[in-house]
Amino acid sequence: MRVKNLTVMGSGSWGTTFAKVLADANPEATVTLWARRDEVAEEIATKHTNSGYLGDLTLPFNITATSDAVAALNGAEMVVLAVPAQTLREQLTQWADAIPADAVIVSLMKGLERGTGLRMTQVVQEVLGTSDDKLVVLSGPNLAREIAREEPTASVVACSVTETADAVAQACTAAYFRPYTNRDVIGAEIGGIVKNIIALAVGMCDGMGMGDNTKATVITRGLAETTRLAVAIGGKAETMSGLAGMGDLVATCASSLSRNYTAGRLFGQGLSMDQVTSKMTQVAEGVKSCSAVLELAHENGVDMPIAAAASKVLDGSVPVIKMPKLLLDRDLKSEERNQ
Ligand SMILES: NC(=O)C1=CN([C@@H]2O[C@H](COP(=O)(O)OP(=O)(O)OC[C@H]3O[C@@H](n4cnc5c(N)ncnc54)[C@H](O)[C@@H]3O)[C@@H](O)[C@H]2O)C=CC1
Ligand SMILES: O=C(CO)COP(=O)(O)O
Repeated sequence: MRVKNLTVMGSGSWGTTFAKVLADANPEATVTLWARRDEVAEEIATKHTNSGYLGDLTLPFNITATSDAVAALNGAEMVVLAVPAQTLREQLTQWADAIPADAVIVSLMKGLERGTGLRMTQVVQEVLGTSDDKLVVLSGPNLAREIAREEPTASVVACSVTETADAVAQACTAAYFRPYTNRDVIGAEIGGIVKNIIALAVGMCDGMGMGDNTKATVITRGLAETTRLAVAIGGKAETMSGLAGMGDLVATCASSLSRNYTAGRLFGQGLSMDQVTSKMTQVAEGVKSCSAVLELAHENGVDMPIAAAASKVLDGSVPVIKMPKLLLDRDLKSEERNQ
Protein backbone atom coordinates (compact mmCIF):
# COMPACT_ATOMS: atom_id res chain seq x y z
CA MET A 1 0.00 0.00 0.00
CA ARG A 2 1.64 3.27 -1.09
CA VAL A 3 0.34 5.59 1.52
CA LYS A 4 0.91 9.26 2.20
CA ASN A 5 -1.34 9.87 5.18
CA LEU A 6 -1.60 7.44 8.05
CA THR A 7 -3.33 8.24 11.31
CA VAL A 8 -3.04 6.52 14.65
CA MET A 9 -5.82 7.28 17.15
CA GLY A 10 -4.36 6.82 20.62
CA SER A 11 -0.91 7.89 21.82
CA GLY A 12 -0.31 5.40 24.58
CA SER A 13 2.40 2.76 24.60
CA TRP A 14 1.32 0.78 21.57
CA GLY A 15 -0.27 3.57 19.52
CA THR A 16 2.93 5.62 19.72
CA THR A 17 5.18 2.64 19.05
CA PHE A 18 3.11 1.52 16.08
CA ALA A 19 3.20 5.08 14.72
CA LYS A 20 7.00 4.73 14.82
CA VAL A 21 6.77 1.43 12.91
CA LEU A 22 4.62 3.10 10.24
CA ALA A 23 6.85 6.15 10.07
CA ASP A 24 9.98 4.01 9.68
CA ALA A 25 8.24 1.83 7.10
CA ASN A 26 7.02 4.83 5.08
CA PRO A 27 9.63 7.57 5.32
CA GLU A 28 7.88 9.58 2.60
CA ALA A 29 4.54 9.52 4.42
CA THR A 30 3.19 11.58 7.27
CA VAL A 31 2.01 9.67 10.32
CA THR A 32 -0.38 11.65 12.50
CA LEU A 33 -0.89 10.64 16.10
CA TRP A 34 -4.02 11.70 17.93
CA ALA A 35 -3.50 12.19 21.66
CA ARG A 36 -6.33 12.63 24.15
CA ARG A 37 -4.28 15.07 26.20
CA ASP A 38 -3.05 18.37 24.72
CA GLU A 39 0.29 18.16 26.52
CA VAL A 40 1.06 14.73 25.06
CA ALA A 41 0.28 15.95 21.52
CA GLU A 42 2.41 19.03 22.12
CA GLU A 43 5.37 16.98 23.39
CA ILE A 44 5.25 14.57 20.45
CA ALA A 45 4.89 17.39 17.90
CA THR A 46 7.62 19.62 19.30
CA LYS A 47 10.10 17.36 21.12
CA HIS A 48 9.51 14.10 19.20
CA THR A 49 9.18 12.17 22.44
CA ASN A 50 6.29 10.68 24.41
CA SER A 51 8.08 10.47 27.73
CA GLY A 52 5.07 9.29 29.74
CA TYR A 53 5.03 6.04 27.75
CA LEU A 54 8.36 5.64 25.95
CA GLY A 55 10.92 7.52 28.05
CA ASP A 56 13.52 9.48 26.09
CA LEU A 57 13.06 7.54 22.83
CA THR A 58 13.21 9.94 19.88
CA LEU A 59 10.34 9.39 17.46
CA PRO A 60 10.83 9.68 13.69
CA PHE A 61 10.42 13.22 12.40
CA ASN A 62 7.66 12.23 9.96
CA ILE A 63 5.37 11.72 12.96
CA THR A 64 3.20 14.67 13.81
CA ALA A 65 0.65 14.89 16.63
CA THR A 66 -2.53 16.70 17.55
CA SER A 67 -5.31 16.45 20.14
CA ASP A 68 -7.83 17.55 17.50
CA ALA A 69 -9.42 14.31 16.24
CA VAL A 70 -10.99 15.92 13.17
CA ALA A 71 -7.65 17.34 12.08
CA ALA A 72 -5.92 14.02 12.78
CA LEU A 73 -8.38 12.11 10.61
CA ASN A 74 -8.46 14.56 7.71
CA GLY A 75 -7.31 12.78 4.54
CA ALA A 76 -6.26 9.57 6.34
CA GLU A 77 -5.90 6.57 4.04
CA MET A 78 -5.33 4.23 6.98
CA VAL A 79 -6.82 4.80 10.43
CA VAL A 80 -5.21 2.77 13.22
CA LEU A 81 -7.20 2.42 16.45
CA ALA A 82 -5.22 2.13 19.71
CA VAL A 83 -7.41 3.18 22.62
CA PRO A 84 -8.55 1.03 25.56
CA ALA A 85 -11.16 -1.44 24.31
CA GLN A 86 -13.94 -0.32 26.64
CA THR A 87 -13.64 3.27 25.37
CA LEU A 88 -13.68 2.46 21.66
CA ARG A 89 -17.43 2.73 21.02
CA GLU A 90 -17.71 6.15 22.63
CA GLN A 91 -14.62 7.45 20.86
CA LEU A 92 -15.62 6.08 17.46
CA THR A 93 -19.07 7.59 17.76
CA GLN A 94 -17.44 10.99 18.22
CA TRP A 95 -15.02 10.42 15.34
CA ALA A 96 -17.39 8.73 12.87
CA ASP A 97 -18.12 11.77 10.69
CA ALA A 98 -14.45 12.65 10.42
CA ILE A 99 -13.21 9.20 9.37
CA PRO A 100 -12.80 9.13 5.56
CA ALA A 101 -15.29 6.65 4.08
CA ASP A 102 -12.65 4.80 2.04
CA ALA A 103 -10.03 4.55 4.79
CA VAL A 104 -8.73 1.14 5.84
CA ILE A 105 -9.36 0.67 9.56
CA VAL A 106 -6.72 -1.24 11.55
CA SER A 107 -7.43 -2.38 15.11
CA LEU A 108 -4.50 -2.85 17.49
CA MET A 109 -6.77 -3.45 20.48
CA LYS A 110 -6.95 -6.65 22.52
CA GLY A 111 -10.18 -6.43 24.47
CA LEU A 112 -13.80 -7.61 24.29
CA GLU A 113 -16.58 -5.08 24.84
CA ARG A 114 -18.41 -5.55 28.12
CA GLY A 115 -22.17 -5.69 27.88
CA THR A 116 -22.22 -6.71 24.21
CA GLY A 117 -19.45 -9.33 24.00
CA LEU A 118 -18.34 -7.78 20.73
CA ARG A 119 -14.83 -7.94 19.36
CA MET A 120 -13.27 -4.61 18.41
CA THR A 121 -13.80 -5.14 14.66
CA GLN A 122 -17.47 -5.82 15.38
CA VAL A 123 -17.71 -2.56 17.33
CA VAL A 124 -16.11 -0.77 14.37
CA GLN A 125 -18.62 -2.36 12.00
CA GLU A 126 -21.55 -1.42 14.22
CA VAL A 127 -20.50 2.19 14.61
CA LEU A 128 -18.91 2.96 11.22
CA GLY A 129 -20.47 0.31 8.96
CA THR A 130 -16.98 -0.56 7.65
CA SER A 131 -16.99 -3.37 5.08
CA ASP A 132 -14.88 -6.51 5.63
CA ASP A 133 -12.42 -5.56 2.88
CA LYS A 134 -11.45 -2.41 4.82
CA LEU A 135 -11.26 -3.95 8.27
CA VAL A 136 -7.97 -5.27 9.61
CA VAL A 137 -6.61 -6.60 12.91
CA LEU A 138 -2.96 -6.46 13.83
CA SER A 139 -2.04 -8.81 16.66
CA GLY A 140 0.93 -10.83 17.84
CA PRO A 141 3.73 -10.95 20.43
CA ASN A 142 4.17 -7.21 20.34
CA LEU A 143 5.32 -5.79 23.65
CA ALA A 144 5.52 -2.13 22.73
CA ARG A 145 8.70 -1.25 24.59
CA GLU A 146 10.71 -3.95 22.81
CA ILE A 147 9.49 -2.80 19.39
CA ALA A 148 10.24 0.81 20.32
CA ARG A 149 13.83 -0.36 20.94
CA GLU A 150 13.73 -1.90 17.44
CA GLU A 151 14.13 -5.47 18.65
CA PRO A 152 13.15 -7.92 15.86
CA THR A 153 9.46 -8.75 16.12
CA ALA A 154 6.82 -10.43 13.98
CA SER A 155 3.08 -9.93 13.99
CA VAL A 156 -0.11 -10.95 12.18
CA VAL A 157 -2.13 -8.71 9.88
CA ALA A 158 -5.57 -10.31 9.58
CA CYS A 159 -8.24 -9.38 7.07
CA SER A 160 -10.80 -11.59 5.35
CA VAL A 161 -9.67 -10.07 2.04
CA THR A 162 -6.11 -11.08 1.18
CA GLU A 163 -5.32 -8.00 -0.92
CA THR A 164 -6.08 -5.69 2.00
CA ALA A 165 -4.01 -7.79 4.41
CA ASP A 166 -1.13 -7.72 1.89
CA ALA A 167 -1.39 -3.95 1.50
CA VAL A 168 -1.44 -3.28 5.24
CA ALA A 169 1.43 -5.73 5.80
CA GLN A 170 3.41 -3.85 3.16
CA ALA A 171 2.65 -0.56 4.89
CA CYS A 172 3.96 -1.73 8.26
CA THR A 173 7.05 -3.66 7.24
CA ALA A 174 10.06 -2.07 8.92
CA ALA A 175 13.63 -3.28 9.37
CA TYR A 176 12.70 -4.60 12.81
CA PHE A 177 9.01 -5.44 12.24
CA ARG A 178 7.79 -8.32 10.07
CA PRO A 179 4.05 -8.88 9.60
CA TYR A 180 2.56 -12.15 8.36
CA THR A 181 -0.89 -12.10 6.76
CA ASN A 182 -3.86 -14.23 7.76
CA ARG A 183 -7.55 -14.25 6.74
CA ASP A 184 -8.73 -15.34 10.17
CA VAL A 185 -9.87 -12.10 11.79
CA ILE A 186 -11.83 -13.86 14.55
CA GLY A 187 -8.90 -16.09 15.52
CA ALA A 188 -6.44 -13.20 15.55
CA GLU A 189 -8.72 -11.14 17.78
CA ILE A 190 -9.59 -13.96 20.18
CA GLY A 191 -5.91 -14.89 20.55
CA GLY A 192 -5.10 -11.33 21.64
CA ILE A 193 -8.10 -10.99 23.94
CA VAL A 194 -7.78 -14.28 25.82
CA LYS A 195 -4.00 -14.26 26.25
CA ASN A 196 -4.42 -11.21 28.48
CA ILE A 197 -6.62 -13.24 30.82
CA ILE A 198 -4.24 -16.20 30.79
CA ALA A 199 -1.39 -13.78 31.56
CA LEU A 200 -3.37 -12.51 34.53
CA ALA A 201 -3.70 -16.12 35.75
CA VAL A 202 0.00 -16.83 35.20
CA GLY A 203 0.86 -13.61 37.03
CA MET A 204 -1.37 -14.66 39.94
CA CYS A 205 0.48 -17.99 40.20
CA ASP A 206 3.87 -16.26 39.99
CA GLY A 207 2.76 -13.71 42.58
CA MET A 208 1.97 -16.61 44.93
CA GLY A 209 5.50 -17.94 44.41
CA MET A 210 4.73 -20.85 42.10
CA GLY A 211 7.31 -22.02 39.61
CA ASP A 212 7.77 -22.93 35.99
CA ASN A 213 5.77 -26.17 35.92
CA THR A 214 2.71 -24.22 37.01
CA LYS A 215 3.43 -21.51 34.46
CA ALA A 216 3.83 -23.99 31.60
CA THR A 217 0.64 -25.78 32.65
CA VAL A 218 -1.44 -22.61 32.73
CA ILE A 219 0.01 -21.41 29.41
CA THR A 220 -0.61 -24.74 27.65
CA ARG A 221 -4.09 -25.31 29.02
CA GLY A 222 -4.77 -21.60 28.49
CA LEU A 223 -4.04 -22.06 24.82
CA ALA A 224 -6.41 -25.05 24.79
CA GLU A 225 -9.30 -22.99 26.14
CA THR A 226 -8.47 -20.06 23.86
CA THR A 227 -8.59 -22.42 20.89
CA ARG A 228 -11.93 -23.89 22.00
CA LEU A 229 -13.47 -20.42 22.13
CA ALA A 230 -11.95 -19.27 18.84
CA VAL A 231 -13.15 -22.36 16.99
CA ALA A 232 -16.63 -22.20 18.55
CA ILE A 233 -17.20 -18.69 17.17
CA GLY A 234 -15.72 -19.28 13.72
CA GLY A 235 -11.96 -18.82 14.14
CA LYS A 236 -9.35 -21.37 13.08
CA ALA A 237 -7.37 -23.63 15.39
CA GLU A 238 -4.23 -23.09 13.23
CA THR A 239 -4.27 -19.38 14.04
CA MET A 240 -3.90 -20.29 17.71
CA SER A 241 -0.62 -22.10 16.96
CA GLY A 242 0.75 -18.99 15.30
CA LEU A 243 1.97 -15.56 16.34
CA ALA A 244 -1.46 -14.20 17.30
CA GLY A 245 -2.14 -17.28 19.45
CA MET A 246 0.77 -19.07 21.03
CA GLY A 247 3.27 -16.35 20.14
CA ASP A 248 1.43 -13.59 21.96
CA LEU A 249 0.50 -15.87 24.84
CA VAL A 250 4.13 -16.83 25.49
CA ALA A 251 5.43 -13.25 25.22
CA THR A 252 2.76 -11.86 27.50
CA CYS A 253 2.95 -14.59 30.14
CA ALA A 254 6.76 -14.42 30.25
CA SER A 255 7.28 -10.70 30.40
CA SER A 256 7.40 -8.23 33.24
CA LEU A 257 6.72 -5.61 30.55
CA SER A 258 3.18 -7.02 30.22
CA ARG A 259 0.61 -4.98 32.12
CA ASN A 260 -1.71 -8.01 32.37
CA TYR A 261 1.01 -10.29 33.77
CA THR A 262 2.07 -7.52 36.16
CA ALA A 263 -1.48 -6.93 37.37
CA GLY A 264 -1.87 -10.69 37.86
CA ARG A 265 1.31 -10.80 39.96
CA LEU A 266 -0.04 -8.05 42.19
CA PHE A 267 -3.29 -9.99 42.69
CA GLY A 268 -1.15 -13.05 43.44
CA GLN A 269 0.66 -11.08 46.16
CA GLY A 270 -2.73 -10.51 47.75
CA LEU A 271 -3.54 -6.99 46.55
CA SER A 272 -7.20 -6.05 46.06
CA MET A 273 -8.71 -4.73 42.83
CA ASP A 274 -8.56 -1.15 44.16
CA GLN A 275 -4.91 -1.56 45.17
CA VAL A 276 -3.96 -3.06 41.79
CA THR A 277 -5.91 -0.42 39.87
CA SER A 278 -4.19 2.38 41.77
CA LYS A 279 -0.78 0.98 40.80
CA MET A 280 -1.53 0.62 37.08
CA THR A 281 -0.94 3.65 34.85
CA GLN A 282 -1.65 1.81 31.58
CA VAL A 283 -4.50 -0.38 30.44
CA ALA A 284 -4.53 -4.11 31.41
CA GLU A 285 -7.33 -5.19 29.08
CA GLY A 286 -7.83 -8.63 30.62
CA VAL A 287 -9.12 -7.18 33.89
CA LYS A 288 -12.20 -5.74 32.17
CA SER A 289 -12.57 -8.25 29.33
CA CYS A 290 -12.54 -11.34 31.55
CA SER A 291 -16.25 -11.34 32.46
CA ALA A 292 -17.24 -10.57 28.84
CA VAL A 293 -15.09 -13.48 27.61
CA LEU A 294 -16.76 -15.84 30.08
CA GLU A 295 -20.21 -14.71 28.93
CA LEU A 296 -19.24 -15.29 25.30
CA ALA A 297 -17.88 -18.72 26.23
CA HIS A 298 -21.05 -19.59 28.13
CA GLU A 299 -23.26 -18.53 25.18
CA ASN A 300 -21.24 -20.83 22.96
CA GLY A 301 -21.05 -23.78 25.35
CA VAL A 302 -17.27 -23.45 25.81
CA ASP A 303 -15.54 -24.45 29.04
CA MET A 304 -12.84 -21.94 30.10
CA PRO A 305 -11.72 -23.01 33.57
CA ILE A 306 -8.63 -20.79 33.79
CA ALA A 307 -10.52 -17.66 32.76
CA ALA A 308 -13.30 -18.63 35.18
CA ALA A 309 -10.83 -19.02 38.05
CA ALA A 310 -9.11 -15.70 37.23
CA SER A 311 -12.52 -14.03 37.08
CA LYS A 312 -13.38 -15.20 40.61
CA VAL A 313 -10.16 -13.65 41.90
CA LEU A 314 -10.85 -10.43 39.98
CA ASP A 315 -14.39 -10.08 41.32
CA GLY A 316 -13.22 -10.90 44.83
CA SER A 317 -15.45 -13.97 45.24
CA VAL A 318 -12.45 -16.30 45.77
CA PRO A 319 -9.18 -15.36 47.51
CA VAL A 320 -6.24 -15.80 45.16
CA ILE A 321 -4.73 -18.48 47.37
CA LYS A 322 -7.69 -20.76 46.51
CA MET A 323 -7.30 -20.34 42.75
CA PRO A 324 -5.06 -23.41 42.19
CA LYS A 325 -7.65 -25.60 43.93
CA LEU A 326 -10.31 -24.36 41.50
CA LEU A 327 -8.11 -25.51 38.62
CA LEU A 328 -7.07 -28.85 40.07
CA ASP A 329 -10.35 -30.06 41.58
CA ARG A 330 -11.93 -30.74 38.22
CA ASP A 331 -12.98 -33.94 36.50
CA LEU A 332 -10.11 -35.71 34.78
CA LYS A 333 -10.11 -35.33 31.01
CA SER A 334 -8.35 -36.58 27.94
CA GLU A 335 -5.87 -34.19 26.36
CA GLU A 336 -7.00 -35.42 22.93
CA ARG A 337 -9.66 -33.61 20.92
CA ASN A 338 -8.91 -30.40 22.86
CA GLN A 339 -11.45 -31.06 25.61
N1 LIG B 1 1.34 -1.88 24.94
C1 LIG B 1 1.49 -2.97 24.23
O1 LIG B 1 2.57 -3.57 24.28
C2 LIG B 1 0.39 -3.49 23.37
C3 LIG B 1 -0.92 -3.09 23.52
N2 LIG B 1 -1.89 -3.62 22.73
C4 LIG B 1 -3.28 -3.20 22.85
O2 LIG B 1 -3.41 -1.88 22.34
C5 LIG B 1 -4.45 -1.19 23.00
C6 LIG B 1 -3.92 0.13 23.50
O3 LIG B 1 -2.91 -0.19 24.44
P1 LIG B 1 -1.75 0.79 24.89
O4 LIG B 1 -1.46 1.82 23.88
O5 LIG B 1 -0.64 -0.05 25.31
O6 LIG B 1 -2.47 1.42 26.17
P2 LIG B 1 -1.98 2.64 27.06
O7 LIG B 1 -2.65 2.50 28.36
O8 LIG B 1 -0.52 2.75 27.01
O9 LIG B 1 -2.57 3.89 26.26
C7 LIG B 1 -3.94 4.05 26.02
C8 LIG B 1 -4.16 5.33 25.24
O10 LIG B 1 -5.56 5.58 25.19
C9 LIG B 1 -5.85 6.79 25.83
N3 LIG B 1 -7.06 6.65 26.63
C10 LIG B 1 -7.17 6.24 27.89
N4 LIG B 1 -8.45 6.30 28.29
C11 LIG B 1 -9.13 6.77 27.27
C12 LIG B 1 -10.47 7.10 27.08
N5 LIG B 1 -11.37 6.96 28.04
N6 LIG B 1 -10.84 7.54 25.87
C13 LIG B 1 -9.92 7.69 24.90
N7 LIG B 1 -8.63 7.43 25.04
C14 LIG B 1 -8.25 6.97 26.21
C15 LIG B 1 -4.70 7.12 26.72
O11 LIG B 1 -4.62 8.52 26.91
C16 LIG B 1 -3.56 6.56 25.91
O12 LIG B 1 -3.18 7.48 24.92
C17 LIG B 1 -4.95 -2.14 24.10
O13 LIG B 1 -6.11 -2.79 23.65
C18 LIG B 1 -3.82 -3.13 24.27
O14 LIG B 1 -4.27 -4.40 24.69
C19 LIG B 1 -1.60 -4.52 21.77
C20 LIG B 1 -0.31 -4.94 21.55
C21 LIG B 1 0.78 -4.47 22.35
O1 LIG C 1 -0.36 -7.32 23.88
C1 LIG C 1 0.73 -7.21 24.36
C2 LIG C 1 1.90 -7.95 23.84
O2 LIG C 1 1.62 -8.57 22.64
C3 LIG C 1 0.94 -6.34 25.53
O3 LIG C 1 0.51 -7.00 26.66
P1 LIG C 1 0.01 -6.17 27.91
O4 LIG C 1 -1.21 -5.39 27.45
O5 LIG C 1 -0.29 -7.17 28.96
O6 LIG C 1 1.12 -5.24 28.29
